Amino acid sequence: MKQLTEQLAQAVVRPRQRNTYKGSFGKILIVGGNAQFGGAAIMSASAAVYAGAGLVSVATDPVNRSALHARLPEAMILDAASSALETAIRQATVIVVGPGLGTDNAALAILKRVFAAVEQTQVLIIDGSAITLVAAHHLDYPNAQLIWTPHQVEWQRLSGLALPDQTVTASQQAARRIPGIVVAKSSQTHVFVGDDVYENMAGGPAMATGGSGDTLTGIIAAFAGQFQPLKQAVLAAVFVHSHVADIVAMNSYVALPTMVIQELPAYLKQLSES
Ligand SMILES: NC(=O)C1=CN([C@@H]2O[C@H](COP(=O)(O)OP(=O)(O)OC[C@H]3O[C@@H](n4cnc5c(N)ncnc54)[C@H](OP(=O)(O)O)[C@@H]3O)[C@@H](O)[C@H]2O)[C@@H](O)CC1
Ligand SMILES: Nc1ncnc2c1ncn2[C@@H]1O[C@H](COP(=O)(O)OP(=O)(O)O)[C@@H](O)[C@H]1O
Ligand SMILES: [Mg+2]
Repeated sequence: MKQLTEQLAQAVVRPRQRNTYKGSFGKILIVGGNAQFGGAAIMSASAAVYAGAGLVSVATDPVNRSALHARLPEAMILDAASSALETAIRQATVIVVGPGLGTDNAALAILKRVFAAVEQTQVLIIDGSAITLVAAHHLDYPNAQLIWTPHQVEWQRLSGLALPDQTVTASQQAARRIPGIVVAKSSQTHVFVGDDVYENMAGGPAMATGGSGDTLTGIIAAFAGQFQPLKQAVLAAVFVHSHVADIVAMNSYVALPTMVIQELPAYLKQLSES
């Protein structure tokens, strides 16, 4: 088993080239945020913007429009239930589906449309409610570059492994049956990619707040849109999320998602110059 380190993140997050524009740094689409969980989509989108994504759009319940624009004017917005969803998917390089999506029939319909429209070359990050829906409805895995970000109960739903049975070996075997990269989140997150297992020693209980996982999806999306290869981008994103939370936690009892998001640009600058 390998460790996620700052050196690994340094190798990924490099200074920006001069001859670039917003399209050079990823076109991210976040699909999530129903009427109850709008904050999840806002935190995911905010994390993506603050982690350097060039363009970020959010397909969500229209009830979230004012809140999203007030918090994050950098993001564009569309109604996830409208036909604009397919257009936005076509234009995206990286798609996140699930943060605050919910698990009702409307959410299932949106998820099915995402799975039908996504293409093989696109990165699709499947999180939260979307994982629960895939497991509950036995949905076929879409043909794209998949990244799964389950917490322990979502991993139980997806893998069939009860929490006490989620050993590294058992989770690795289960992850092998699922296409793509699996980021199995916990107080000691493991990333399963091909035959490799990476352990994340960064992070701590100051992160135990609703929205921490939603924030991680935005950072992974931003890194997938900016850095290659995809595997290194994902590993660096998982480390950076937890390490920035550790920095926040040096002076704060809790590392709230919004605090971690605020701290991202300064840490990425430091990382890129080291
Ligand atoms: N501000 C917003 O809009 C927010 C919106 N959010 C969105 O809400 C949606 C649902 O996501 P979810 O994670 O809250 O619900 P679910 O998948 O049912 O899992 C919870 C169940 O599992 C149990 N449990 C046991 N161990 C656990 C563990 N290690 N980690 C986690 N859970 C553990 C736990 O047990 P309990 O703690 O109640 O004893 C409970 O029974 C999703 O789309 C997400 O993005 C959230 O991000 C919050 C902020
Ligand atoms: N005690 C802890 N130690 C380290 N990391 C933690 C701890 N508690 C939560 N986290 C991290 O916070 C995130 C929680 O994700 P998740 O449960 O999906 O949150 P949400 O859905 O509320 O956004 C994961 O990245 C997890 O590793
Ligand atoms: Mg979550």
